[in-house]
Amino acid sequence: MCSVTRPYRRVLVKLSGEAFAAPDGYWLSAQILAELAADIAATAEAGTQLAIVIGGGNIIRGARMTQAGWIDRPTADSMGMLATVMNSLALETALNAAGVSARTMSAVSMPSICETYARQPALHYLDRGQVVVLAGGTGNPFFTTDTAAVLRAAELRCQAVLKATQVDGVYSADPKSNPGAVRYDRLTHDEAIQRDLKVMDTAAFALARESRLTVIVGSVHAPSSVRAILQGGAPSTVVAP
Ligand SMILES: Nc1ncnc2c1ncn2[C@@H]1O[C@H](COP(=O)(O)OP(=O)(O)OP(=O)(O)O)[C@@H](O)[C@H]1O
Ligand SMILES: O=c1ccn([C@@H]2O[C@H](COP(=O)(O)O)[C@@H](O)[C@H]2O)c(=O)[nH]1
Repeated sequence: MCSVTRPYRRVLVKLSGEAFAAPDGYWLSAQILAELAADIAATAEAGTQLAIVIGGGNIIRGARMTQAGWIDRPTADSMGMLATVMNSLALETALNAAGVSARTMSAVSMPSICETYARQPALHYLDRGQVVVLAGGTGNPFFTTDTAAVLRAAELRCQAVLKATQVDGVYSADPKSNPGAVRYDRLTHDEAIQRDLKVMDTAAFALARESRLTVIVGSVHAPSSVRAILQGGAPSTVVAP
């Protein structure tokens, strides 16, 4: 565990969609949502500007859905992007209830539901200390919310992407299927790509490398995970140039 304080001014947090799911398998747990919102609210109140991207893994993953053979990938991916809008609206609601002003902006235009993503207004909201919840991924099929997270982080001049996921860092192999896998404290983007470490897709790591953007991977299940990981008080892996 790293004890060094990491004073990031603006961070994009990529939250696992799977983390929203209730223990009984229902797609959304109000209790988990409230805990995540309290953690994000405390981080924002401590002075870190936050943009959030949420996955859709608690509802749909397009590539997996396509394997069943009855639906094409672009349609399944459109459903996946819509799933991230549902998760984003849920988080926006929970953040507002936790006392933090949050706005959902979607890459897929749906003006009767939420604002359409545009860079300048998003920067303005971040400057004002509002939490910006970025829904709809990149707005394009064949991508993931990890790529969307890195893309928006680069556009919005974030200093780091925090991927808060099911595992507490990047391992030498998937720790869920390889109990002997070893967690790295630090890696370069090149090492993550060359070793084919699948905690994020290669497109996301490649864009982070090109943008010289630090990616931090930690567990969304740690207590007050976002704040703890950003402050170096919970295990994580830092992927940096
Ligand atoms: N080398 C590795 N190190 C760490 N995790 C790995 C590695 N290879 C594969 N993984 C897996 O990657 C998963 C995280 O990526 P995944 O895209 O599934 O989650 P997510 O983006 O957090 O979820 P969601 O799609 O719900 O938003 C981990 O749960 C882990 O099992
Ligand atoms: O830019 C994007 C982002 C996401 N999708 C689709 O949504 C699901 C859910 O996102 P995850 O990153 O897997 O949690 C994804 O599987 C894609 O089907 C997309 O098409 N484009």
